[in-house]
Amino acid sequence: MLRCLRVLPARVTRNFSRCCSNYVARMRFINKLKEDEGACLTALESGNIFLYHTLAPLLRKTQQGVFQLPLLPFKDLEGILNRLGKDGSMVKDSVLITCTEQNRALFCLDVGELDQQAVEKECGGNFVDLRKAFFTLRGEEAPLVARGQALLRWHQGNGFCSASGKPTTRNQAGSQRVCHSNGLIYYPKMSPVIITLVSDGKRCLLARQASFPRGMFSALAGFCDMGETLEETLRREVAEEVGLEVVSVRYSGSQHWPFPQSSFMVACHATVSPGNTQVDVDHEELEEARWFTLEEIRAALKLRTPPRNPRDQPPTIWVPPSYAIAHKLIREWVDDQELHYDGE
Ligand SMILES: NC(=O)C1=CN([C@@H]2O[C@H](COP(=O)(O)OP(=O)(O)OC[C@H]3O[C@@H](n4cnc5c(N)ncnc54)[C@H](OP(=O)(O)O)[C@@H]3O)[C@@H](O)[C@H]2O)C=CC1
Ligand SMILES: [Mg+2]
Repeated sequence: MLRCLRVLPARVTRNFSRCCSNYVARMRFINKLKEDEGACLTALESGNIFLYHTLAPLLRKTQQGVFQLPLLPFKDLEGILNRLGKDGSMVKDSVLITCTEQNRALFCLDVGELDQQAVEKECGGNFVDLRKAFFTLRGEEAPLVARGQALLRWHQGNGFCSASGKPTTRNQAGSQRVCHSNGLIYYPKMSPVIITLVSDGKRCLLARQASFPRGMFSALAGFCDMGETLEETLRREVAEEVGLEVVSVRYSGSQHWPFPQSSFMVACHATVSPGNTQVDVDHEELEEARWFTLEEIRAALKLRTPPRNPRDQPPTIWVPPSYAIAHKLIREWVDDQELHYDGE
């Protein structure tokens, strides 16, 4: 029976009071750029742009061997495009990403119609697949490239109205597309996904899909069905994938996840009662799912990801890297266990 299925707003107010006035001004500025075509164009002309080629972001390696996202001022990019035989005004197709704390707007542009190597040479960098770039960049840049790719992908896939079949046109910021034949407005879309770390009080449940890298286990995840609450999705996915019934839920956090396409991951901790822990894996969805002890999880968290021993038998167990919200759930579970049970 479902004893207490509830979502607690844990840790959500943290850090929000810091720099509030600056934050408010910045958010209002970004909102203005989405609504005011002229203001957005002015912000673009004094802003910075980062590039993609067929959705792969351009990265540059510093002398210290660190990968960075090169930011190109409007005029520099216009010049580069002109030198490559393209009309420099193509820069105006850039899509707004965000603003820096100094209210400098950040945009992105896909130059997939240009010769990749020629752009790389002009810009002093390389276009790198997002899966690699995402795990290579420093913390604050990884979500930016993911957001940029998601927006550019959305524009590339929404050039036509699904009702009229006519072309749609974008606003200057790229925050929406409109079909002028029927007035329909399209906004960038994410698919909501629940991800949950199930615990029986002493152990946590991790699973792997056959497509995961060897040895990697993660928390259970699943897409929300139309009309479901997050709690209903969580309960259904756990029942479907591992045959268990969840009795409590606690919210942890959320994350935009760019793979394979934009998902909005909502992360929760869940518990099953200690008498209801027999796992019954749906092998259509998962290759394996099993309970892990605190010691096993501590050992997995100590490993670099992915570990270097590719052919060890049985495979070394490891968990998703720190950028993945699954990692945060697993760390929080370890912290809770250490706080409540360790040394018993
Ligand atoms: N950030 C993180 O820490 C983690 C992120 N994830 C992400 O969570 C997401 C969901 O996990 P997963 O276990 O695969 O989900 P599910 O368990 O829901 O299974 C995926 C299947 O659901 C169907 N499906 C239903 N709705 C959608 C939709 N909107 N988009 C795509 N497929 C849909 C598809 O089946 P069919 O093809 O038969 O239609 C798909 O193969 C993935 O994007 C994954 O990358 C997962 C683990 C960790
Ligand atoms: Mg799943």
